[in-house]
Formats: sequence, structure tokens, C-alpha cells
Amino acid sequence: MKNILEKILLTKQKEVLARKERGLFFRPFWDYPRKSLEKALKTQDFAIIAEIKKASPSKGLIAREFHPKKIAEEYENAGAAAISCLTDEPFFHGHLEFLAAVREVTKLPLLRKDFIIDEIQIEEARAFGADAVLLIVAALSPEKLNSLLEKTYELGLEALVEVHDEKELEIAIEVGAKIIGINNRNLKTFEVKIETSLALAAKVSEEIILVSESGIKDHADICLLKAAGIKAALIGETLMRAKDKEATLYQLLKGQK
Ligand SMILES: O=C(O)c1ccccc1NCC(=O)[C@H](O)[C@H](O)COP(=O)(O)O
Repeated sequence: MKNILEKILLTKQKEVLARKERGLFFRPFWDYPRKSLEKALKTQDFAIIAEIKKASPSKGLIAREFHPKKIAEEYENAGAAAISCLTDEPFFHGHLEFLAAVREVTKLPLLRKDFIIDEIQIEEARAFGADAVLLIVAALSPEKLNSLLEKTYELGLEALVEVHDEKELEIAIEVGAKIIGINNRNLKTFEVKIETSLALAAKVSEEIILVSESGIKDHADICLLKAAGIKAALIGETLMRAKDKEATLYQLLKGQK
């Protein structure tokens, strides 16, 4: 039986083929001045990349009421360092248009969160207003990861290179990733263990910016990450379910209102 990543990648291959047949739609954000994700993550004592995500394979529908522009404004007002926006449609109920909509209302660096397997998706990300893309080591051969990273830089974007274990971490370091995301979610069981981040952080030099991803719920989690030398977290569900996103983000960072 196929695991969720394999299923998602099969749909992506079809999506990419269809996109290539249709050709690229160029949008106003093609020449938009880019914001640096690296700089934004370095500027804060602890940085939060706040995620806009309607649904996910592990949790189903997360947000019935879903207004990407409003959520982006709330995140920016609450002090997020950057915004991650899901664009995958079948599994996360995202859309490329959500990325463009969010770009219209925020000055924060914007990450296209999707399963990128082809250069055309990076061109699309830029055209729809992204400053950075997610590249998942588990979804790519090291050669493809390298060529996608080159394309990313060539287009003036940045990459969050995502790993799940030590082997993937070595590949990310080998290709010269500047920002590495450690995903705490096991893609076979959906189990989330923050210890994944804590264990792998010790193996990474200080020049690389580490982002812990998935399952971060409260200030205690952030304290553990900070103690392990991690400078940033990507948080989706906790913020998406919060009625008062500003208060929740503040509590995550400071522990109290
Ligand atoms: O979230 C899932 O179910 C999922 C399944 C398969 C591949 C990726 C998946 N999630 C993507 C993410 O990495 C998360 O959206 C992100 O790290 C935020 O996680 P959370 O704070 O737990 O919403």
C-alpha cells in the first residue's frame, strides 16, 4: 500500500503535466520585490512561520470558515515572521490563488507550501507572489533537489528544505541548504514527535537556520526548541484553530498574555 507522500506525489505528476500543457500564466507578482525569508527568520529572537491551511490528510477539515487574506492580516498583526500558504488542492484544500490573495495584503516573506517536483512549480510560485518554496528531501532524488534549488535561486527565491531524519538531513546539508525544516510528523503513521527536531538539531552547524515543523502546540514546546538551539517554528493547526490568532501567537512566544 502506498504511503501518503507517494499518493500525493502521483497526483502532483499529473498536475505538473497538465500545467505544462496549459502553459504558465504570468501574473503581476512576477516582478514583485522579494522579501527575504532568511533575513526575517534571523531578525527575531524566535521566529514563527504562520501557516494558512484549510485541511490536511492527517486532520481532515481544520477550518470551516476560511478567508486567507484575513488570516494573513491577523498573522502579520500578531508578529509572525513569515507566512506559509498551502497551495495543494486535493489533499490540503489549498489553491495558488490563495497565495496571490495573501501576497496582496502582506509584506511578510511568503512561502509556497506544496509538493514541488518540477521547475515549473517554482516559476508558478514566483508568478503568484511567493518569496520562498518548500523542497521536501523525501520527495526528490538528490540530483533533482539540487536542480530545483538552483532554479529557486536563479529566480531570486529562497528554499525551505524539509527533512524527516538524519539521512535526509545529510542530503540537505550536502546540497547547501541555508534554511532546513525538520518535520516532526512521520508521514507513514502521522505521529508527531517534537523530539525529532531536538535530536537532529544537534547535528547542524550554526550557520544553517533550523525551522521545526508540525505539532507545535504551546510555549512549552517552543522553550524545548529554543533550548536545542532552534530559532524558528512553522505552525499551522494550532493557529488555524485559534479564534484569537494574535493572542495565541503571543502566548506561543511569551507563554502568557
Ligand atoms: O499535515 C499533514 O497531514 C501532512 C500529511 C502529509 C504530508 C504533509 C503534511 N503536512 C504538511 C506540514 O508539514 C504541516 O502543514 C506543517 O508542518 C504545519 O504542521 P501543523 O502545525 O501540525 O499543522
